[in-house]
This record gives sequence, C-alpha cells and structure tokens, in this order.
Amino acid sequence: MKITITGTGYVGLVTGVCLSDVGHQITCYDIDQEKIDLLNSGQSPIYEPGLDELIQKNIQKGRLQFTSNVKEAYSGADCIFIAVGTPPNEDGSANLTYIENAAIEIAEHMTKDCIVVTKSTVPVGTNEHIGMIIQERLPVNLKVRIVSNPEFLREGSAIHDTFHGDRIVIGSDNQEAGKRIEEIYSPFKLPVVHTDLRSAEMIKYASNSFLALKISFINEIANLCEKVGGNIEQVARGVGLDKRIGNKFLQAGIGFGGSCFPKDINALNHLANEYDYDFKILKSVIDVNRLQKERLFHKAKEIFESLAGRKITILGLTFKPNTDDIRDAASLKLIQDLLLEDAVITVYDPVGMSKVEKLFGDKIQYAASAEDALAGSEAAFILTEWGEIKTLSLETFKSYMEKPILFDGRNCFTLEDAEKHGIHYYSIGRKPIV
Ligand SMILES: NC(=O)C1=CN([C@@H]2O[C@H](COP(=O)(O)OP(=O)(O)OC[C@H]3O[C@@H](n4cnc5c(N)ncnc54)[C@H](O)[C@@H]3O)[C@@H](O)[C@H]2O)C=CC1
Ligand SMILES: O=C(O)[C@H]1O[C@H](OP(=O)(O)OP(=O)(O)OC[C@H]2O[C@@H](n3ccc(=O)[nH]c3=O)[C@H](O)[C@@H]2O)[C@H](O)[C@@H](O)[C@@H]1O
Repeated sequence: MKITITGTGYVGLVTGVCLSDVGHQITCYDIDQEKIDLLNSGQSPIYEPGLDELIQKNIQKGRLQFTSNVKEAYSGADCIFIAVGTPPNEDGSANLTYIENAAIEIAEHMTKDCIVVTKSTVPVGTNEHIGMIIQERLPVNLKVRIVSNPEFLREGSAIHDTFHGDRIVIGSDNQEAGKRIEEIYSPFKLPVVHTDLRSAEMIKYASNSFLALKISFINEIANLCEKVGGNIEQVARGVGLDKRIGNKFLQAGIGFGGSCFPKDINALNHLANEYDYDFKILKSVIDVNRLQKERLFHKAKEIFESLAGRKITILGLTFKPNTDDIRDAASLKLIQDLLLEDAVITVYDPVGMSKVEKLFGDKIQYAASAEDALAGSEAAFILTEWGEIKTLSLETFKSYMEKPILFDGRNCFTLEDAEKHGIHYYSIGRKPIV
C-alpha cells in the first residue's frame, strides 16, 4: 500500500516518520525544495527531539522517502494524507488556499482509487469542499473517498504524542474508508473514535478551544490571587486533583502562544460568527489571553518610572520549550512593547534566536548564553521555561545583573528561593517578593 503525506511541517513530517516506523511505506511530499533536500540528507527542518534519528533510521530501512515531484508523490498512491498549513487570514478565518491547491494537485495526479485524509485543522465543512474540488477534476474511471483525521500532537513532544495519543479521530461518511484508515493506525494500538466528517472537524476545534479556555481560566484565577492573596501553584494543585477537572493545562503563565491555539480559537470564533452564533466564552478566552501577554510588561512599567534606555533581558523566546517555533510567542509582543519604550533589549533562547533575529534584526541584541544576556541588566523577563533557564541558580541573576529584578512569566522559582537570594521577584498569581 502506498501512503503519501502532503506537507512536511510538524504534522506531516511526524505523521509520516511515525507511520514508516511502524512498517508502512511512506512518501512525504512538499513543494518546498529546500526542506526536501534537507530531509533527503537525513536532517529535520524542524527542531523536534528524536526526529532526526527516526528519519535516518527509516530512510535506511527503505520505508521513508521524500520528494518534491508531484507525479512521484501521487502516482499509484492508495492513501494521501493532507497536512499542509491552514494559517489565519487577517479576519481570523482559516486560510484554505494551501488545502485547496493540494486538493487540485491530487485530483490532477492521482492514478488509482484513493482515500484522501485531511490531517490539517480545517473549519467544519472543509472536507466536503475538498471532496468537491477533487471530484470535479477527477477522471471518470477513478474514485476518491474523503476522511477527516485531525491531529492532536504537541510540538516538543510530537513523537511521543503520536505513539501514545489519547485517541485517533476518524471522521468519514464512508464506513469502508474509515475502516481502512483505522487499519493504517492499528500498530499504534490507540483508542479510535469514528464520527461523521463534520463532527471530526469540530472535535479538533473544540479540543484546542477547551484547552485554551482552561489556560485562560487559570490565568484569571492567578490574576485574582495576586489581588486577594493566595498562591496560584497551590490553588491549581488543589483544583487539579479533582479528577473531573484534571491537573493538566492548569499552569498559569504569560498566556498561550504557538501556531495553533491562537489561530484555531479565532477560526472557531469566525465560524460561529458566520453562522450567526455569538460564542461568548470563546471571545473571552481570546481577550483574556491578549491581556495576559501584556501583564508583565505593565508590571515593569509600574515599577520603573521609565523604561527608556534601561537594559532589559529576555530569557526564552519560543512559545514553549523544546521547539524552535516562535509563532504567536509572548516574547514577540513583549519585544515590540519594550522597543516602543526605547528599552535596550538583550535576548537569549537555546534554539529560537535565529527566527527572532529575522524579525527584529539589530533592533535588539542576541546573547550567546543566559549569563551573557543577564550581564549588567536592570530587569530580566523569563518567558519560556526551558530546562536550562528554570535550572539557573538565582545566584546567577544576582551576580550578573546590575539590579536583580526578575519578572517570571512561567513561575520557574519558589518564593522562598527568591526571598533567600534577595531577588525582586514578580511572578504570576503569587505575591511579589520586593
Ligand atoms: N504544528 C502543530 O503542532 C500542529 C498543527 N496542526 C495543524 O496541521 C496543519 C499543518 O501544520 P504544520 O505542520 O505546523 O504546518 P507548516 O505550515 O509548518 O507546514 C506545512 C507544509 O506544507 C507544505 N505545503 C504547502 N502547500 C503544499 C502543497 N500543495 N503540496 C505539498 N506541500 C505543501 C509547506 O511547504 C510546508 O512545508 C495545520 O492545519 C495545523 O493547524 C495540528 C496539530 C498540531
Ligand atoms: O493543534 C495543535 O497544533 C496543537 O496545539 C496544542 O499543542 P502546542 O501548541 O504544540 O503546545 P501546548 O503544549 O498545548 O502549549 C500551547 C501554549 O499553551 C501554553 N500553556 C500550556 C499549558 C498550560 O498549563 N499553560 C500554558 O500557558 C504553553 O506555554 C504554550 O504557549 C495542543 O496541546 C495539541 O493537542 C494540538 O494538537
């Protein structure tokens, strides 16, 4: 059976590599020649722990190949997974251009009956639209079936999530096609949920929106803790032990970022508006997150009369640890806000620096280590809880900074530790140490 994966971003690449690892014959196709060249040399274009090794292993075993040749990709394919991007349009809706182009190319190049599986996150109704695009262009002797198979992996733990996911959702209006996709996934031995096409599409948006809601909720409780007293770490633990609530995604912080939560909740809100439904909770989640990202900046403005000319350090630029992804990261907003105040900014991140440099160039400075970034600084912000950042000794902040004022958006340190080291410590949902 020939399986083709269209798009070698996080989802396409990790899915393709993991499916080849369980024995399937996989062809990964991308229109980006640079990515394909890199992949053919055994290297991953994305930073994801463990991925390079799996790519090399499965290329060697002859089960995994990469191509930018559309004919080679689709000719003879029994099953094609679409995993191209669905970035946000200016109005918040999902941009379906990449999906539509992929569908057109599939129709023009498939050579036998085929199941087309959408892994990309797409608004409800899109799979039917994809079906129509392909159907209209398909030679009369060929049949296509459409399956919606949304993806739930997280960046930074994508391989683990693929092998150990909570469920595989397979939405289809054709039972036989749904069963064949279940067979492809059977080596993973994960629970499978069969639904109709539209429900599968909705499961993806509902899941991401609910997780985002959980984060915004705990962030609001944290903000209230700061006002009324109370420690968000203790509160979240006590709340999370209730199994009906669960302890995951209750980590208060500087707001959620990344390539998916922000875009997906906006896309769901846009979809609701299109259908004349006022999705009040979702609008609040969006609002709360916007304000949360500005929170530490406003704290800093309260503390310093003026930020102009002040040496400020930012540790952690990516939207979460173990990824080089900076899409919608809290760091981008903070850098913009600080630049408007004429602060002098030095940043450090273990892997995210080059992407930030592409955006801000010489407007900010890039340090080779956390220590270098902290040297002579008047205030430091922690925005990503990288292992190497949260295990820094508070003594380091004290000895390198001109004045140890720390704004910690990820609650990396205990209040006791901050007090002991004489750090001015402002974190999320906990009393300040001044
Ligand atoms: N990044 C993540 O962790 C997750 C992403 N998703 C969803 O999966 C989809 C893909 O996301 P990413 O993997 O982050 O995408 P990405 O934007 O990083 O990569 C997409 C890839 O598709 C390629 N591409 C575009 N048009 C093509 C075409 N016609 N034929 C072949 N290749 C083409 C691009 O060159 C690019 O390499 C999105 O809908 C996203 O919302 C879902 C779960 C997790
Ligand atoms: O659709 C997607 O792309 C993916 O989006 C998220 O995965 P991801 O964005 O990779 O990362 P998460 O671990 O969910 O973190 C998202 C953001 O929320 C923040 N977060 C997460 C958890 C938490 O308790 N608190 C918190 O602030 C993180 O710092 C990060 O900025 C979902 O967790 C995946 O299930 C989904 O497949």
